[in-house]
Amino acid sequence: MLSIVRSGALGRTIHKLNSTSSRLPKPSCLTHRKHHIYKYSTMQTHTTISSYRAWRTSLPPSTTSVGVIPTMGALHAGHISLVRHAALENTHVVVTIFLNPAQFSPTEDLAAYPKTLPADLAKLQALNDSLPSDAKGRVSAVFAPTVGEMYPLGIPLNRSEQVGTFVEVVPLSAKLEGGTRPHFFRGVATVCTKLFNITAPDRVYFGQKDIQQTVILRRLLADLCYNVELRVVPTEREADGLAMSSRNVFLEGRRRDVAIVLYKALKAAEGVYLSGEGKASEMLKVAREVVERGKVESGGMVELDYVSLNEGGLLEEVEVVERGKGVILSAAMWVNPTKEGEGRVRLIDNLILD
Ligand SMILES: Nc1ncnc2c1ncn2[C@@H]1O[C@H](COP(=O)(O)OP(=O)(O)OP(=O)(O)O)[C@@H](O)[C@H]1O
Ligand SMILES: CC(C)(CO)[C@@H](O)C(=O)[O-]
Ligand code: BAL
Repeated sequence: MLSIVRSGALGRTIHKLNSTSSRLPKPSCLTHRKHHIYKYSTMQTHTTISSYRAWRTSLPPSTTSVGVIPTMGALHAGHISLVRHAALENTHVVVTIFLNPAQFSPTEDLAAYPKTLPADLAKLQALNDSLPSDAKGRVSAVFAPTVGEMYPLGIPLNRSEQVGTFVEVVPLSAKLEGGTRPHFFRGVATVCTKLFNITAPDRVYFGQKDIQQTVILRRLLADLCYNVELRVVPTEREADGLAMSSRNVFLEGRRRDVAIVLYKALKAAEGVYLSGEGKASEMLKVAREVVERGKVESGGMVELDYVSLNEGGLLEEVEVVERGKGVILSAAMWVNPTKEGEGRVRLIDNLILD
């Protein structure tokens, strides 16, 4: 049985799920409940802080380690890779699924963002079953709260109307992604602080695709004295190299084809580095040329936002890439709409040189 725990003691809430009163969409597999009894036997989905905490405090501290993977849902192989890494290192893995309004500006794609909770739960359970025998079943909880649970004072997208406590990591949050999305990392840092406080992890797992996010959250964990390790998991890619991303569902046909330009630009710049060139300006020039060519050839379907070579501490731009220093080559690009009803899609990606 899949237990979606909404409040109070586990037994009571499991009972609730089996009634028709659950507000959560039911995973389609529940209609074949008998067949899935074993499959769904280990994973609980909590939608309230209190029910999650009741479960978390019931775990024996001396033999438990909890790995947490914060996500916004619409799970793909990139997310699954994070969960798999966590399952190999912790006795319990918790996936949070929360589409966080605070990291979207009023003009961004919050409303269009894909929401696929039943499919997400099924993917996690399938992973649970496919883990090596000593790790099977370790994906023990999903925390999927409502917006009201996470922001009891409300969370208007317009920053000047927001009320309450927000967390900002300066000056990192104003750089790169923060240059174009000034609200973004304040929203991420705030929700992650809440999620860390609620889920009480020993380790947290984030993807390299969002590398600036990992730098900022590592800073946050250190500055706010959390006793939590942050792990960065390599980027999962499609066969042609496109970084997997929940927003890729917006890319069909020609938009999907042209999206690969971002990865090609990074690889071209990396090629310059690997050929022995150390000057950042030479690498960045080549990356810009690749995107520009893609733009011309596609009739203006893509637009480079930035490409940058920065060191991983304060994210300062570097002029020369020194070997062995681990410089981050990162870029962001827009894929423009091609027809009525489509929005602009923002893609980000990065490679680490050395
Ligand atoms: N391709 C990927 N490989 C590894 N980790 C990833 C990948 N894509 C996302 N992640 C990680 O999964 C976690 C949750 O990310 P999120 O739910 O925002 O998905 P996303 O695919 O990054 O979505 P978006 O399209 O909004 O960027 C983050 O730590 C993110 O870095
Ligand atoms: C970390 C995160 C889950 C916070 O909402 C989000 O920014 C993401 O998925 O990368
Ligand atoms: N993973 C990034 C989430 C966002 O773009 O809002």
